[in-house]
Amino acid sequence: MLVEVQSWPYSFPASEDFQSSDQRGNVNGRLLVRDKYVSDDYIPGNSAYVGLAPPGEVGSWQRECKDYQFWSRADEEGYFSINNIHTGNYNLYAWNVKEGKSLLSWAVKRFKGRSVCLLHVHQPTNLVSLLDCKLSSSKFKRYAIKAFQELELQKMHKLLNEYLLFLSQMGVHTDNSWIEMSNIGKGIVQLIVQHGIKWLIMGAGAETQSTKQRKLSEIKSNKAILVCKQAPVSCNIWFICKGCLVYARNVDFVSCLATTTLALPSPINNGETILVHDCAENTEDDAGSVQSFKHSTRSMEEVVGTSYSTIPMIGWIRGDDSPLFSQASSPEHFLCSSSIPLLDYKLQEEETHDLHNNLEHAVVDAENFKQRAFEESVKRWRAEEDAIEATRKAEELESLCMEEINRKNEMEEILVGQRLDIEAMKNQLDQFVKELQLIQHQKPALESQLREACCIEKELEEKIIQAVNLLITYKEKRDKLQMEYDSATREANKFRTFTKEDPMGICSTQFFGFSFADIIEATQNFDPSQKIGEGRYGIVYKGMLNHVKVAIKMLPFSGHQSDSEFMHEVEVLSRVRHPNLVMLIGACPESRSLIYEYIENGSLEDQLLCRTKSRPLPWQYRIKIATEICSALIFLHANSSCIIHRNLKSSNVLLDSNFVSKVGDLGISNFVSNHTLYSKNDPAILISTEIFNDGELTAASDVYSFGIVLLQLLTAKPASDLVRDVKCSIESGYLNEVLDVSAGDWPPDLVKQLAHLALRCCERKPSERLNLVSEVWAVLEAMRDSWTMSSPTSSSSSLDSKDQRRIPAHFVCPIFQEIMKDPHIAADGFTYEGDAIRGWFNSGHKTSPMTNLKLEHTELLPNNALYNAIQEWQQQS
Ligand SMILES: Nc1ncnc2c1ncn2[C@@H]1O[C@H](COP(=O)(O)OP(=O)(O)OP(=O)(O)O)[C@@H](O)[C@H]1O
Repeated sequence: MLVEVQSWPYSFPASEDFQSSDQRGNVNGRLLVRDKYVSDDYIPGNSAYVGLAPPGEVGSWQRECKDYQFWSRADEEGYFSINNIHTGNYNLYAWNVKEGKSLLSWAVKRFKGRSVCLLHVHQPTNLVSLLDCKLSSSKFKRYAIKAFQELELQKMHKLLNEYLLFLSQMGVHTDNSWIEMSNIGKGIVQLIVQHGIKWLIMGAGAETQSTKQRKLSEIKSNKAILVCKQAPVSCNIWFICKGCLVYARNVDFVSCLATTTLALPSPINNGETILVHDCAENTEDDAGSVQSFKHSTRSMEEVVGTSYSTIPMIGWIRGDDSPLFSQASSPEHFLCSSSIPLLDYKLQEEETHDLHNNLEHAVVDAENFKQRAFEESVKRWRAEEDAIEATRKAEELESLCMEEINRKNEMEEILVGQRLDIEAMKNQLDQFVKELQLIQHQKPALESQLREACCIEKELEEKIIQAVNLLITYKEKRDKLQMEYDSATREANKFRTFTKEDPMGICSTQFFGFSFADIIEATQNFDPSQKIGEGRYGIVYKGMLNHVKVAIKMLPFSGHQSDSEFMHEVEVLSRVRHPNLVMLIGACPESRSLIYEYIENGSLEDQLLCRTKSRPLPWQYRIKIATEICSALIFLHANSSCIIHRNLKSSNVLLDSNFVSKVGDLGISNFVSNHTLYSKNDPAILISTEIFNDGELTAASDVYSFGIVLLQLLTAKPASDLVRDVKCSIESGYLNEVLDVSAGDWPPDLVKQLAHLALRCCERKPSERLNLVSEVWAVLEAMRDSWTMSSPTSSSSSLDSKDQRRIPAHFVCPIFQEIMKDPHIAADGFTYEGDAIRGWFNSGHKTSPMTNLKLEHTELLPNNALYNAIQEWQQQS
């Protein structure tokens, strides 16, 4: 039974009541429930309890322990231990269990001899909702709930043991039974049904607010109403308040009172059972479960105490279902609680002494229980603290976890960035690999170029060496020329003397006669190295006369001409001058030598038969040469004396350095006898028939010979049978087969036209041959103009039009003998190709390549004016 002590508001900490508070503001100490706060019924140390409710809540003694912020048992002096209560205002409720024990005492005394059983309905605390907000870990929550439930059960058993001890002290040994159920009323009904209880005594503290109210017309407690309604009709239920029967179910209340009064003095037979049960107001209808049940039929000496938080109830079972109370008892007797103790006054006095002793033992036991309860509380608080600490750690872990997640996200972002960087580097690498592959692909070509450059470098080095050697040779030649010059001067002086004595006036022809000594000197005493070739009329040497390069033909001495005749003939021929005739510049009557200008590139025959080092003549050049020969013949034939060449053939057509053709051996037949004039293999053998036919060679003979040269220009074949072969090829339609393909791509029309022109020049009858002026020249000139001079294709040839022009001498390097690309002026005032003069200096020379004098210095100055002139000249060409 709960007894409300002086309750609210009790504000604490009251300084005089507490011993200490910790740093967190939690109060630890002892609270004294002063007299002014407690009711008259409150007895310190007598199983009293106190509860603290949060401020603002209107408390009630009907509240359960779990409803309080804190609850504790008071010690003997009325102090309550307070542990870890936060400083603040609380409502205080205090009660003791005196009323529960008085109920037990009342029941034992009234129903002496009956077997009694103490019943208890344990109402479990809804811990899940309590701990839900405090503990995040479900595992820890389970441990906490389990520990709390065990603590509650321990407390319950302590309470039951306290009641059993109390009954034991009263000399009653009884049994107890408890059930766990959230709805206490239902638990009571279940126990009644299960154990067939016939008499149930319940406390009725909740029904009476005044101790003066001794009788109730109806009960108000929900729990009591539920029990009255649902308990079996066979079960009689009495509600006791402060030692008075205030309500009864099933039987007329007045008769009950009477019955009770009558029955009380009577001893209760063994075998009857009294059940005592704890109950509390609870409106919930939750189903519960029976945890355990013990029932035994025992004597009234076995009595058990009841719970601290509930109204104790006593069940009484009788085998014969007879009313417990005697009919003789008056109702008034029950209305006053003090009337019953008076009836048993003697009995009470006898038992008081024993009870007192037992009470002292019980107090000691209670003190032990209290100590253990305190220790349990301490354990629970520590567990709670551990739980709070665990919660704090869990929160810290959650925080760390969040930080870790953030760090992980940051790392992922960095990784993404790094991945992009790697991607970019990979692309760059691919680019590099491609470039490398390209370079590797180009490497062979570059290496080849390098090799070529090395070869060119070597060639240039060799060229420089050759040039230097050449220069040395030139120097020697210059010295030699100097000597020749001196000799020529002497000869000139002699010639002057001669002209003064010359009655024929030969000197007016600017003719030079040379002595045999001159010829010997020029030919280096007919050194074989000076020999150019040999024809039917003698050996031809090259040599230098009066610093002029000449070709000296040594005629056989036939004896049919005197020196004067010889010289006259020479004089006549030397006057015949034409750009396409080899100039006769002198003679030596002593040695019967004819001196001609020296023609650099040999004969046309040598060119056609590729006897020279130069490339084959392009067909454009061949047209030009044909035109030039034609021009020379027209010149000869047009002369008033109509000079007949008599010996025109490709070996007598010479080519100068610009591939300008010059017809040589003019009038050679005048110096030799007829029997040496022709040979069997001579292409002009046909002409001999003319000679033998009429005994005279005419211009038509030269036309025939010209036709043969034209055919050789087309075919590059020997003269013999050439006319017949070309005719056959034209007739058979295979003219191309006899063409000289080394001349390039002959234009077909030009070939046909030229072949027909040549054949018509070679007609057997001289009269049928073409006229050079009217029939040949116009055709050849048109060909030359359209195909060689104006044709752009001519430039594709290695012998282009530039070669036809005379190169200004000062454009040519004295050392390399080539047109200068990088002209430089040396200290001697001469201009040289840069590489050539540097090579000269590098080979250790400190002298001028031209004068052989020592140079003041070896510095070079670029000749820009000459460079520009060369460039301009090359562009024009
Ligand atoms: N003025 C010259 N300049 C350079 N070389 C020449 C000159 N005259 C002749 N020759 C060369 O000298 C060589 C001999 O020429 P030469 O005229 O004596 O005999 P040919 O013409 O071959 O035969 P042929 O005696 O029947 O005329 C030829 O290779 C010729 O090219």
